[in-house]
Amino acid sequence: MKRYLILEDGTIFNGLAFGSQRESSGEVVFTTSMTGYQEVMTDPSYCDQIICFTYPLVGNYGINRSDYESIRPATSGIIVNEHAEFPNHHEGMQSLSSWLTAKDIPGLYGIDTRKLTRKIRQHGTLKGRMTNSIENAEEVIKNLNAEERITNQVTKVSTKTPYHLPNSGYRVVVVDFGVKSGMLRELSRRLCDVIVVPHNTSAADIIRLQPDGVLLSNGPGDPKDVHSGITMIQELLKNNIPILGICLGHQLLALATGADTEKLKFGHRGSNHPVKDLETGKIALTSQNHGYAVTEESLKNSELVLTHQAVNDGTVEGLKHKVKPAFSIQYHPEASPGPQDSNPIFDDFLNMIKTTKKEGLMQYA
Ligand SMILES: NC(=O)CC[C@H](N)C(=O)O
Repeated sequence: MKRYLILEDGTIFNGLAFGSQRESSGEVVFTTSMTGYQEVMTDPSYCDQIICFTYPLVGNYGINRSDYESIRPATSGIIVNEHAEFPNHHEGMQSLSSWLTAKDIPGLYGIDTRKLTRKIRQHGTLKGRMTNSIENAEEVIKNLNAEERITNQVTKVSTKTPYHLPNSGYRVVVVDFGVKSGMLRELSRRLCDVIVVPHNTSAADIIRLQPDGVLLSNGPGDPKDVHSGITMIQELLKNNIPILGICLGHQLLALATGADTEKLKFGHRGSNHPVKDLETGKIALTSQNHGYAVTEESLKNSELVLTHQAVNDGTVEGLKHKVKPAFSIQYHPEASPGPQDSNPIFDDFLNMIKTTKKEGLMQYA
């Protein structure tokens, strides 16, 4: 069956359908990850986005049990050059195509994904619609141009109720703006007593849980939409609760302390983004998925110090609070998918908790 990608600028890509037959719209973004398609597709930060994989063959090890970052994929659609119909891996349980059908996610294959990627790099991310016919293309283009920006995706992917992953170590409250399970795995691996709470939980309710630290998770959309998160963080900072912000969590920490964010032209998505640690001068290869970034210029209005910077485009990748126990990074230390170079960030967080507890600075402690 034929399938098309119609972009807001009028471009039409002709390809073939796989996965769900449904039509769908979203912001078209590309990822350069060569492996880890299951983690990418189930990362809630891709909510309402159509993901184009630049790697030419996707799906060759199938879909397995262990690579889920969330159980319900939030992506609007998948674009690949070629997908493997007959995957082969000892953990593989089904093909990409049958999984997309089961999860009702439309797929498009057989288009020149390099051409699409070059277009996005030149023009910036574009809105698009995956359709089964081009009869109404003009109307689709008109609608894409008329559509309002998609907002408040965090509310779609965050948990509705709190849940507990009991353990014997530090109590870490994870604010779920669209959390990847990799972050929970890294905390549990370090014996943390994890409580995951909805995105709009108040600081008072979080403090009532007597956390040793708070992790602000990743999540979809524009950080400026997440108003309740920003005020909650300001209260946590007042109470000297140790905070680690990851990706959206990093952007929210910045907004909460007076810095600003902006939308990048086409974002950073992939497993090979070099980041420089400005304290040690070391460069790590990192896993990334973001379309917004904290503006360096705005840091002078905040009490944050720049700690990490992207090697490719110099954008802000890490921040530290001057006086409060809080730091954040724009990339993904849990990887999933991607290199493990930054995994010790979780140990840095636990060390910060240890020091803060020793100093007895937390208000409620
Ligand atoms: N992975 C994330 O947390 C992404 C953060 C934010 N939605 C962005 O696109 O920049």
